[in-house]
Amino acid sequence: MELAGRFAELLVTEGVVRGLIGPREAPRVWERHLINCGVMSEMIPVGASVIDVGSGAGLPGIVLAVARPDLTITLVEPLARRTAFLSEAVTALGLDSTVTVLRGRAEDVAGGPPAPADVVTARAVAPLDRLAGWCLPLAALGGRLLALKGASAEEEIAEHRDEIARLGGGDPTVRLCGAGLIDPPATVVEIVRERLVVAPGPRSSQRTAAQGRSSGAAGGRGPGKRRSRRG
Ligand SMILES: C[S@@+](CC[C@H](N)C(=O)[O-])C[C@H]1O[C@@H](n2cnc3c(N)ncnc32)[C@H](O)[C@@H]1O
Repeated sequence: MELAGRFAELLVTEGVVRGLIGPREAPRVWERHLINCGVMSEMIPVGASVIDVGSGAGLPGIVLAVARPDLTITLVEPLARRTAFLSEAVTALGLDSTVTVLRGRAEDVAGGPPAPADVVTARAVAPLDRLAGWCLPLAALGGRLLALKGASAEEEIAEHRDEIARLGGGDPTVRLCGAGLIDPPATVVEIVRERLVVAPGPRSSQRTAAQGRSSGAAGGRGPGKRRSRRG
């Protein structure tokens, strides 16, 4: 809790000054951000490797690292000013031994380290179809995408179910995290990576492969082709 308090302090000071969270978030940083992210922890197995896509100011990645020192976590974030904050926060909180900050887009880091991960997390990054396209290639077969979503999770699933299946994901499941601790509980969409989707290229040429890994699978560009963006 002491470490979580220090992260909260960083968010409401440097995080606000640098425009990473809005000033109106400061008074509700615990309930709306830290606790809401922290309860995802109950869905992550002991000792798991985790990639947090689109970490922003470290949500949920740094919260999970604070709550769960058993996890190995990579924060993937394309914007430089956000990765600068993340790196500083990781060092300030003494999390360097379990957390790595990687500047890049999720779709560009697929096929190289730190993937494949046991769990890929994302909060407020993209609609489920795009998220599945970016995040499932970062998960090991049998690994999972955990997307923190709002009340419209079921509608999003209905809209994108077919595309998620085409991307190799299992049927998405809505999980409620923190029931009995927070009201309402956090809504997390869980998607297991059931199949490899091989071959980058046009959608019409994509095919699914039997269980097993192949290098550069899943249609991501290699890390060497990262685009840089101002941030
Ligand atoms: C609305 S913010 C959410 C940040 C944080 N997850 C949170 O809940 O506060 C979305 C974040 O996703 C990042 N992002 C956008 N596209 C991305 C991509 N293709 N790969 C990784 N991160 C991405 C943005 O730079 C931004 O930091």
